[in-house]
Amino acid sequence: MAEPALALVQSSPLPARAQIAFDNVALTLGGKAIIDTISLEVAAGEILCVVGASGCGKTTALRLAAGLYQPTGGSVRFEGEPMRAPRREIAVVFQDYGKALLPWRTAAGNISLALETIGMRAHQREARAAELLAKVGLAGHAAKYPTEMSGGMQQRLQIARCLAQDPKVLLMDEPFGALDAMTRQGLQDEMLALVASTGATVVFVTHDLEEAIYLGDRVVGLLPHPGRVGLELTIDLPRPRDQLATREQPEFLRLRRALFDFIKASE
Ligand SMILES: Nc1ncnc2c1ncn2[C@@H]1O[C@H](COP(=O)(O)OP(=O)(O)OP(=O)(O)O)[C@@H](O)[C@H]1O
Repeated sequence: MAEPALALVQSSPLPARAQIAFDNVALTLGGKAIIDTISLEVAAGEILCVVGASGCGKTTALRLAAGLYQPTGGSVRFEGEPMRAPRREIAVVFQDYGKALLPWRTAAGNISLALETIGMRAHQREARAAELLAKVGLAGHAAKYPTEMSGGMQQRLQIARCLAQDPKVLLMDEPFGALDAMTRQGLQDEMLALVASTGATVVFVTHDLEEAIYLGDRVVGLLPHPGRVGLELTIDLPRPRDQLATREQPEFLRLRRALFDFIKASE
């Protein structure tokens, strides 16, 4: 598929707080307007969740943020610089962990490869891989192959592999979508703790409206055909969040209702 040409970059200065900035971004693929027009800023350390009806352009927006697509209009910038290609500071976590991991490498081997890619010397890799596995709750599973692990463990491994590149930003595309409800809630909390300890920025795409509210500092709802921002909610729920207490708060229920109504109206 031909990559659309890089659009002209506007010269206006960005507010200091924007780490990722979509500035009037449009994207046409195969003659079809997929995104038109998105202006959005993500602050360093923020957790921004993106929801929207199926096919509204969530994955496409994430691919634009990752530098995997170039906009056909407007600009996508990272720390003020146009995103011309994927960058090491920005890691992408996919829903399909099975495809993201190398089945012929152990857990440690999968992470080691990522460490090799960033140029870490061989003698340092083993210790760093063990550290990263411990960070995602997989200490003691270093010698296992992905097929010997549960879905939740494989997704943790994918996250550890992304952390190996020491990213400033995690772009997550329905990362827990294939997991059962209990595993999913456990991973939500582990992710929040990890992010709090690393200070990474997160853009998190999900179909699960409650997940978006539970995790986010902000939730953006996209409208379809073409994909554009239709709703922006600030999530003023206290942190650390708690699977029971947070979800029972009247404010959580109010936000859930607002998002539900938005999605229903946009379908
Ligand atoms: N390479 C492409 N060429 C043409 N159209 C595309 C391409 N990639 C995506 N699309 C179309 O763009 C629209 C948005 O797709 P995208 O996958 O971003 O939506 P989504 O919101 O992530 O969907 P879902 O929630 O179902 O995962 C869809 O209509 C899709 O068919």
